[in-house]
Amino acid sequence: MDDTDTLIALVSSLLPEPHTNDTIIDALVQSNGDVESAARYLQSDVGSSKKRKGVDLETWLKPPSKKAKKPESQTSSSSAHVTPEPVDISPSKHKKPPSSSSSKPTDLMAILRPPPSPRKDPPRFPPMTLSTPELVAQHTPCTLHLSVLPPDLACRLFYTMKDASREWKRNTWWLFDRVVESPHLTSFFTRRTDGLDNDESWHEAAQFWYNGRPNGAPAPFPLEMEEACKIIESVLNDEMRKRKRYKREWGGTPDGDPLWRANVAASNCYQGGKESVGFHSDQLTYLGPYPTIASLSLGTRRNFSLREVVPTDQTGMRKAQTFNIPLPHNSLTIMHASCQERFKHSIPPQNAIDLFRPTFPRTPNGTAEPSNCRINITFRFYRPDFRPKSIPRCKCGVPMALRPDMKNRNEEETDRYWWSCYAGAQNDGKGCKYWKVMNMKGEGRGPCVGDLNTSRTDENPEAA
Ligand SMILES: O=C(O)CCC(=O)C(=O)O
Ligand SMILES: [Fe+2]
Repeated sequence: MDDTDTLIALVSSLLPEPHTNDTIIDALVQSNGDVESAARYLQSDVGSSKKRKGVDLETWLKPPSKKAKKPESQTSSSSAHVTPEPVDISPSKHKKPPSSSSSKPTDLMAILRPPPSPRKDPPRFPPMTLSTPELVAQHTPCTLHLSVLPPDLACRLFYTMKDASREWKRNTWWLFDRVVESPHLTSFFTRRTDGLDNDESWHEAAQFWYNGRPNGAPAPFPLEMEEACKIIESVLNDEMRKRKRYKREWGGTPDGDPLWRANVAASNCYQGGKESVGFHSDQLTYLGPYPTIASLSLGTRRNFSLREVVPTDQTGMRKAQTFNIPLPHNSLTIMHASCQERFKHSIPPQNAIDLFRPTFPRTPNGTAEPSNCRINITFRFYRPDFRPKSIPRCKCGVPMALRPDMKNRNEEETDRYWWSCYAGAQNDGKGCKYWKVMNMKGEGRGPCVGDLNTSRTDENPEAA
C-alpha cells in the first residue's frame, strides 16, 4: 500500500458509514491532511451528501476560537475544489521519498496536494462504468474475461479460499505514530510446480507481501488454485500475443515457451461492502517493469476502480478519469503491461452489495449458502532477474521496494523506476529514506523484450 491507502484507511476506520475513496481524498485535501478533521468533516452536514447550502468548507474547518491560517497552496478558492491526483512518491518531485516516520501531516499534504491549477481547468469527466469487456479494452490497459473457469471449479475454489481466509491476515503499517490496519484480509502463495518452494530465498518475497513481517514458509497453491492457474495462463498468453510488448518486459522466454507464467499468487478476502483496498499501483520489487497481472474474482460482485495518473507535463491539458468495472463471480481481469505504470487501482467500499449464491453446494446434498464475501486471487510472475538475492538493500539492511515514477513517464523513453527504503512500513515507521534510480543493465537484469534480436515489440504495432 502507499500513503494514499494509509490515509484513506485511517479516515475510513473513524467513520461509521463507508465512503468512496474520492470523497475521502477530497475531505483530506480540505482538511490539510489531518485525518481526524477529514473524518469529522465527512460526518458533518457539510461533508455528507446532505450538504447545507451556503456553508463554506474553510469556514467549517476553522477552529471556533482561533482564526485559521489559510494553507499557502490553497490561496485561490478554485484550488480547493480540485480533485487531487493519487499520491505519488516520485523522488524527482520531492528530492527524496517521504518517510512514513514523518510526524508532520503537512509533509504528506505536499504530496497529496494537486499541482498548481492552470488558469482554466481542463474539463473534468465524471466516473465512467465499463460494463462490457469491449468497453474495458477500449478505455484501459486491462481486459475482462467473463466466466473464465468451468462453473464447478470456480465454486470449489471459492469455498476453498473462503475457508482458508479464516487464517489470513490484515496487513498493518505505520502512519505517523500509529499502526493502521488494512481493511481486508490477505494471503500469499507460491507454486509447487515452479520449484519456488524449494528456494528459501522466495520466503523473503512472501514476507514482503506481509509488509516485512516474518510469516513462515509461504503456502503452496491449493489444488483448485493450480487447476485454475493453468486455464488462466492459457487465456493470458493468448491475450499477450495479440498485444504490443514493451521493451522492459521479461524477454527471457525461449521460443515455444509461454510468454508469461504464474509462480506466485496473492489473495484478498473482502467481507461485506465496507471492506476495501485504496488506490495504489502494485509494487514492482519482484515483478520488474511492465508486469502483467491476472486477477480472478470469486463471490460477490464488487467494483474495480481504475484511475490514470496524469503525467505532470499534461496536468494542465487533461484530468484523470475514474473507470469503474463491475467484477462478477468467475471473471478474470488482466492488468496488462503499462497498467501499473499509468493507472492506480482500488476496490472502493460500497454501501450496498448483492449477496452471492454459489451455483453449486459444497456437498452434493448440501445447500449453497449465500455469502457477502469476495475472494480475489492475483496470479503473478515474479521475474527470474528480480530474485530476492538481486534486490538492493537500504541502509536499514532491508530489501528496497521498486516503484515507477508515474508522474514523469514519457512512453518508454524516459521511464524511470526507483528503489526506495521499505523499512518504514514496520520498524516503528522509521526508515532510512534511502533511494536510488534503478539501472536495468547496470544491475545485470534482463534479458528484456527490447534486448532480443527479433523484437516482439513490432509484432503487432496496431495493438494498444
Ligand atoms: O481485489 C482486487 O481485485 C484487487 C487487489 C489488489 O489490488 C492487490 O492485491 O494488489
Ligand atoms: Fe493491486
